[in-house]
Amino acid sequence: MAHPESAVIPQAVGPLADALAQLQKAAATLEISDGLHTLLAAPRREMAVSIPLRRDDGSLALYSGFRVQHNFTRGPAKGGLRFAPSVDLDEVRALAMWMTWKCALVDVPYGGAKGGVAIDPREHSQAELERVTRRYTSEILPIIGPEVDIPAPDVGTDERTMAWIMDTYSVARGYTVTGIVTGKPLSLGGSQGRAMATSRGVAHIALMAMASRGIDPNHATASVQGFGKVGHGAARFLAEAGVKVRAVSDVDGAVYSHEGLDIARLAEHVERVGTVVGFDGAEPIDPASILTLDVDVVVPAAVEGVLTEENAPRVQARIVVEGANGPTTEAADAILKERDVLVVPDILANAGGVVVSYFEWVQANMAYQWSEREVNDRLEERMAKAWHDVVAHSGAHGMTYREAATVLAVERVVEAHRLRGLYP
Ligand SMILES: NC(=O)C1=CN([C@@H]2O[C@H](COP(=O)(O)OP(=O)(O)OC[C@H]3O[C@@H](n4cnc5c(N)ncnc54)[C@H](OP(=O)(O)O)[C@@H]3O)[C@@H](O)[C@H]2O)C=CC1
Ligand SMILES: O=C(O)CCC(=O)C(=O)O
Repeated sequence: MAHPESAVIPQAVGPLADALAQLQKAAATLEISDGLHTLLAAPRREMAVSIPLRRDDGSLALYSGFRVQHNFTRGPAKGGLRFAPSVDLDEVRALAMWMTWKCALVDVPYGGAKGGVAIDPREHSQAELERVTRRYTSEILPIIGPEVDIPAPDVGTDERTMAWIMDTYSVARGYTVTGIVTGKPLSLGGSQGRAMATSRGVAHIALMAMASRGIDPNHATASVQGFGKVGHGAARFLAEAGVKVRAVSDVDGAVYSHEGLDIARLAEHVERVGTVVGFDGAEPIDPASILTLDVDVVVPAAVEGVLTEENAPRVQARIVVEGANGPTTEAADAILKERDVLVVPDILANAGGVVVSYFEWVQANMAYQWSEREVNDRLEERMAKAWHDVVAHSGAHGMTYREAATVLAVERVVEAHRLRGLYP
């Protein structure tokens, strides 16, 4: 097969530019061919759909939805579904590519995918969200399946969304297909431990990172951006390990307590009023300061591109653990490296979710349920293995953890291509 003279890489800004730059570095390190680099920079398949919604008041609205399947070489594509107003095709492409590397790094037999609908779930009733989810599922139905592409929750979606997808897909097939999604409710074949798996993994990795820097959790402090599925659990597990979680934020604001927040009470407050703002066990702070507070560990657990050239020079923490996907821009990454701040990359730090999604899929395939203990033990084992792989590669080759993680992951995907005989 003829290779182009140099890799043909799409022009991009934002998260996709960051993802492509990370791939570019790994491709150079691994000396992969320009043809294969070109292939890995492009999604294998993508679908853009229009989703009409009959609103509760009778009016008609139209939303854009996407499903991007970046790679299938190691197995079915896998990745979450995001409902957020900022969703666009390039964001979903970046998130799909990161899923490919994440699945390879923790060695689950999947490629990468991601989906998104450009909608603000906070502006819609449950009935409207159900109609949007079912219509989106019907549109992408030809390209998903338990052996093709398996969605899961991400920002703005949850186990209820997964139940609607499972039902819509199953009705179309004429029988119940539990393996079509992960992150389902337990009573529909979900796995013990999936709901907290991402945050459990984030906390586990954060504690290993602290140990590697000689930081005792009982004398450590942290701040967490985002108090959703990932941020809330990460704050909770860190607090349970003795860390004072001094600040958390959400879209509406941020709260701070020098002595450490009572995460269980804060969660009750959020359950009641829908935001961390107004919590009586803390004082309000500027949400923009959450990543630059005087703490040992910062956990961005909300959206991409929040650590930038502008705020990276002011980060005071010694460790950044990326609960979110893509929170650190390439420019910020270089500044943090220069300043010797340890950045534990997303594809390692937040991989606990997809690891337990894999366990959920395996359980669905076996029609058998593991105990929560079994799930959590296997999760910790996989996270610890991936952590040690990255630390060892970083040490051996003088790379940052992100560089090491990306190289290891891309190398595994390239190896799969080579063994399948597709590319030299
Ligand atoms: N869920 C999962 O299993 C996994 C998720 N991730 C990643 O983790 C991140 C969070 O996902 P998840 O917790 O599931 O999403 P959720 O929708 O459950 O929570 C997102 C949280 O982030 C907050 N948020 C959104 N935008 C901002 C912002 N600009 N500044 C501060 N806070 C903000 C939201 O606030 P509000 O509540 O006010 O809307 C909410 O608290 C994403 O990057 C996702 O891709 C990664 C691996 C797996
Ligand atoms: O659980 C999964 O399949 C994917 C979760 C996800 O979207 C992610 O890790 O970013």
